Amino acid sequence: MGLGMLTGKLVTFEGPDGAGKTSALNAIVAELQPRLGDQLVVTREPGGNQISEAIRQIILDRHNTMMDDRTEALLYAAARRQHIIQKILPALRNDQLVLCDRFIDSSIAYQGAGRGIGEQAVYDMNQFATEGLTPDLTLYFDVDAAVGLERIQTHRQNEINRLDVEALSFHHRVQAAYLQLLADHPDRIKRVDASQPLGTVVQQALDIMTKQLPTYLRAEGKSKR
Ligand SMILES: Nc1ncnc2c1ncn2[C@@H]1O[C@H](COP(=O)(O)OP(=O)(O)OP(=O)(O)O)[C@@H](O)[C@H]1O
Ligand SMILES: Cc1cn([C@H]2C[C@H](O)[C@@H](COP(=O)(O)O)O2)c(=O)[nH]c1=O
Repeated sequence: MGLGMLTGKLVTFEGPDGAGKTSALNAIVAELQPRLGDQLVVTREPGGNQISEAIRQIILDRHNTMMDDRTEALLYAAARRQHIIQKILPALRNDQLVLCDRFIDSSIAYQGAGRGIGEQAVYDMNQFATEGLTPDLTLYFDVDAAVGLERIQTHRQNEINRLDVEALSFHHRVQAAYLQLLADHPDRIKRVDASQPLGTVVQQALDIMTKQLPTYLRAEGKSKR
């Protein structure tokens, strides 16, 4: 069976809360959209379609204090499955470049390490959801967990979700797991120094993408490979 012929590319944006992934992604889209047009697909997890966005509301609702850790892990995986089926796979079959704000590495870091379920257990459970679909490139926005949380507290008070309000020790476990993933997958995961000013972060991310995906991004003004 398998996933079939995937000619597109999947690039995921990962990092601790407040690392600046979404800000950088928006700037990168503004840069690439004129060149790539419809070939560019921008999405996020949990979310990216109606069902997964509904699951997102449940997971991130700060009133859902009773949620069990494994329920949380399963909900993220369920949202991911629907996202893959409805949006990511069709785009990858259609030769498109998919930029996704968070993916499976978030589950490994947050549920596996942050919640203490275990990275391998969460990875294994997600294989059922993804059927092995792995990003072609992951940008890891590297910033100290405390700095990320401070950015959110200062600028994004209205969007603070159920995971943002976890203890600093939780966010340190998440960060440590990400750094382990970075060490374990040097070919797929590339580090962006997210402690720098946003413009510098965006340029570093674009440079990495251009180097890793030359057929999409190196041609001057051309959208097709
Ligand atoms: N390089 C940067 N330097 C300083 N502040 C930044 C930088 N990048 C983003 N910010 C600010 O930090 C806050 C969090 O940024 P953003 O929402 O992009 O982070 P994120 O990684 O997507 O967070 P989350 O995963 O929690 O959604 C925003 O207020 C944003 O303006
Ligand atoms: C995909 C995914 C996400 N999370 C966490 C990480 C964040 O705290 C929220 C998502 O909010 P954001 O503002 O869109 O970053 O959910 C997680 O714990 N596990 C996951 O698989």
